[in-house]
Amino acid sequence: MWNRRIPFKVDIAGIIEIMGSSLYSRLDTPIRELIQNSHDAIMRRRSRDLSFQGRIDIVQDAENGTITFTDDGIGLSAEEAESYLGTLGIGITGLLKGRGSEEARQSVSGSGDELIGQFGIGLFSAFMLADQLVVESRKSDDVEPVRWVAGAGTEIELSPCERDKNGTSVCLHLKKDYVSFAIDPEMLELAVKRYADFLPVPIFLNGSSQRINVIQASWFESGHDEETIELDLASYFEETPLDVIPIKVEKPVVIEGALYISPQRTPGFTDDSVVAATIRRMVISRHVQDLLPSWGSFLRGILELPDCSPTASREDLVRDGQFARTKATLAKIIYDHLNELAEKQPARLEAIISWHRFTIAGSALDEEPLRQLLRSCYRFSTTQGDLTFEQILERCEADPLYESEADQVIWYNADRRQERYLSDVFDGTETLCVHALRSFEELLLASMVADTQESVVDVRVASPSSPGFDQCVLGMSDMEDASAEWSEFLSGTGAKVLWASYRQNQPVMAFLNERYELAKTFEDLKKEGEIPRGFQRMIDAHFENSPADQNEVILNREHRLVKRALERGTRSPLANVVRLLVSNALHAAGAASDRKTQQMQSEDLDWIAEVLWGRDT
Ligand SMILES: Nc1ncnc2c1ncn2[C@@H]1O[C@H](COP(=O)(O)OP(=O)(O)OP(=O)(O)O)[C@@H](O)[C@H]1O
Repeated sequence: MWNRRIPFKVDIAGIIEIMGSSLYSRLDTPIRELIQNSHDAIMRRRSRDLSFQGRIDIVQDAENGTITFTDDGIGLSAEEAESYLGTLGIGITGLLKGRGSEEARQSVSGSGDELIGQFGIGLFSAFMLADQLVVESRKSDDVEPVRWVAGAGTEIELSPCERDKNGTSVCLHLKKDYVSFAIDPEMLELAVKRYADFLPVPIFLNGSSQRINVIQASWFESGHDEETIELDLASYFEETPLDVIPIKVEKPVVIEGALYISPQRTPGFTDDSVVAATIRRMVISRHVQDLLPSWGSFLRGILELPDCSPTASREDLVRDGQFARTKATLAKIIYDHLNELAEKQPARLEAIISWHRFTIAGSALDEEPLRQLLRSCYRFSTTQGDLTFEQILERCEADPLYESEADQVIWYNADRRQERYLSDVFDGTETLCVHALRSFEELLLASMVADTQESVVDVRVASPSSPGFDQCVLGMSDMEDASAEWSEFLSGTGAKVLWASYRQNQPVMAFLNERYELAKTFEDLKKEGEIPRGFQRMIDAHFENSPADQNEVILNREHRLVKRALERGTRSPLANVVRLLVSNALHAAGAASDRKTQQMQSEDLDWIAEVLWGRDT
């Protein structure tokens, strides 16, 4: 039996390798981490001396291949340097934020509220770029300055040093491959701006008297009017907001900053929001996923989220309860804002919604509150002009002569090719027809109808097979399916055949059915496996309750020629004339004619010519 106690070993070089290859996605991460350490040191000093400003200086030395980060923050004693600089996973910042053992926490004093660091690993990231780190620090006049030198995987050297100012310098001796960081000021400036543009501590590069993180971030500060915030957002994001939503809430989570409605029309179904998140003003991510409602892809902005936790790489937020609360709070803020606009500036909201109609109206299919909003500000094109759903409802009283089940009937057409034709048909009536021509509008209309509690509303396709269309809209009577003989004879036209009596002097009326065309297109696409992902759900919903229909034609039994043809039957040459009229009516309405139909037409014509003039010899 033997028993041995061995220290837990950590392969530092291995950890650094993991940091570079798996933890951090960017090579300039160490720059962010070192700025952050300096910031925390300055904040700790500020908490003792409220008037203290502090500054961070970054100096490149091309000759020696170094970059040095200097701050005038709280500094480190020799003991602190020994305990915290070289210990992975522990730092004073973390202890002040309640991490580590009870005993260790007792040894530090102060508040962690304003600090960014917490994991105790950031300093090590410097080894991604450097093979040696030299830290020099002076805590105060009466504490001896300390020098701490470490190479990746070697022992740490601690010694006294000369230093006349309080604060800390961290010098990176860059690896050969990365000396460009010591040579190229632009590269460094870009990295600083990427992460620290909003940091409330000035950062100076190579002794310049101009700070490099100077961004105007009025959205984080109180007391600015909306116009200033709008201008700052415009200059930061390089686009003009259509509307700004300034945000400042304390409960249930703290959120500060601003969202805005972008003029960029994001293609329909992306969920790629462009919201940047900062924690204590350090940029965590410029593209936080899933923070805004899925329908909000046209929203952009920048938010300070001090209650959210960064991941260890500090490149994203942890998806925990606080994140969920933040998300729910933001959704409510956005809705409240839009509802307020609807009340106070309806024209503005209408313009915004019209601009982003594909995203907004498409998303409203799944989002009841959004639909409620759209009822009074999304305009459908109708045969009586562009109208909102509320206005359509007002004008769509059901015809009491024919309707006992519905209080209101909304007719709609989903086929662009029939827009003009149906406008003519409806023109002579009191009734209106909605042209739900955009792919999602038919569903949007239907779901708005389903949301309507106050009255029984029926939404019907403006097509002869819809109940009441023949009588209420077309003014026809006795419409019924054509006989089997005639249906069979006309089957080559691909349309369902009906007949009815109507007074207009038209032998045939044709109605196209977009669903039929759509169904064919989607079937073809499906066979090729090319359905775009976001569309599949919509297509399924579209066809689920409404089986694909056919184009329809109505023969006018009152028309002299049709009447005669029907009397004589399908063997008479007049039947071929009717068949020609049917395919022409379909063609005029916009139906595509295939080779088979064209062949049939030409045979019909030949046969009629032969009957009239005899066979050519
Ligand atoms: N410039 C500095 N001035 C004073 N103390 C510093 C400085 N840089 C580092 N330290 C000390 O070293 C500790 C470890 O730093 P490190 O960057 O590894 O982790 P951290 O900042 O605590 O946490 P994180 O990994 O989340 O950034 C810090 O907690 C702090 O106590």
